[in-house]
Amino acid sequence: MTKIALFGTSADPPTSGHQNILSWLAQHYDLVVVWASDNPFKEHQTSLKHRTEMLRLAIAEIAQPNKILLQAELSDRKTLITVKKARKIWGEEAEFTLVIGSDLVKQIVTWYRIEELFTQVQLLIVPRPGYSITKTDLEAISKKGGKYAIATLNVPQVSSTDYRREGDQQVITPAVQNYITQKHLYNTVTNY
Ligand SMILES: Nc1ncnc2c1ncn2[C@@H]1O[C@H](COP(=O)(O)OP(=O)(O)OP(=O)(O)O)[C@@H](O)[C@H]1O
Ligand SMILES: O=C(O)c1ccc[n+]([C@@H]2O[C@H](COP(=O)([O-])O)[C@@H](O)[C@H]2O)c1
Repeated sequence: MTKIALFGTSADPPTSGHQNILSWLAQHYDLVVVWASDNPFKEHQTSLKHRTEMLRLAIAEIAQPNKILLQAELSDRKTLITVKKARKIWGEEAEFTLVIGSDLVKQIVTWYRIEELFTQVQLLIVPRPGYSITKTDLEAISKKGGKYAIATLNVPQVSSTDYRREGDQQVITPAVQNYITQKHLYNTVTNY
C-alpha cells in the first residue's frame, strides 16, 4: 500500500515552516502531495497562481524534492473535493494522510462534510509553537470518526502572517523573496 501524505497550504507566502514540514514528510512517506489552495475562512493577499509558483520555488530548495509532488490541479477550497481528485489519481490502494498544523485541530471538525473526509484520510497533526493540542479537541475529532497521530518534529515558530504584516524576510527563503520582488507582490517596504 502506497502511503501518501497530503498537504494543502494557503502559501501566502510559503515559509520555512512549510519547508520544514515537507522535508520531514518526504522522509516518512512514499510520496508527499502538496497544493496551494484558497481557504474558505481566510482572505488571501496574492492570486492562487502566484502562491502556487512560490510553493514550487520553496519545494525546489528541499532535499529529496523528487518525493514531493506539487499537484496544482488538486487545489480546492474544500479538502474533501481535493481528496476525491487524489483518489481518482492514486486509486483505492493508496493510504492517504492529511497533514495539518496544531492551529487547525479545533477548526477541522467544522470543515466541509468532515465525517466523510475522515472516512478517506487519517490525520497527522504537526505541533505548532503556541498552539497546544487539547484533549477536548482530540475527542471532538474522534467523535466525528477521525483517526489521528501527532508528528514528532519541531517546526520553527514562523507564519505567513509574519511576512505579510512585518515583511519579515527571515521566515521565507531568498528564492521566494526574489519572486515576490520581481512580481511586486505584497505591500512591504522591502519590495522597493
Ligand atoms: N510553523 C508551523 N508549524 C506547524 N504547522 C504549520 C506551521 N506553518 C504552517 N503550518 C501548517 O501548515 C498548513 C498550511 O498553513 P498556512 O499556509 O495557513 O500557513 P500559516 O503560516 O498558518 O499562514 P497564515 O499566517 O496566513 O495563517 C496548516 O495546516 C498549518 O497549520
Ligand atoms: O474543507 C474545508 O472545509 C476546509 C476549510 C478550511 C481550510 N481547508 C484547507 O486547509 C488547508 C490549510 O489551510 P491554510 O489556510 O491553513 O493553509 C488548505 O488546503 C485549505 O483549503 C479546508
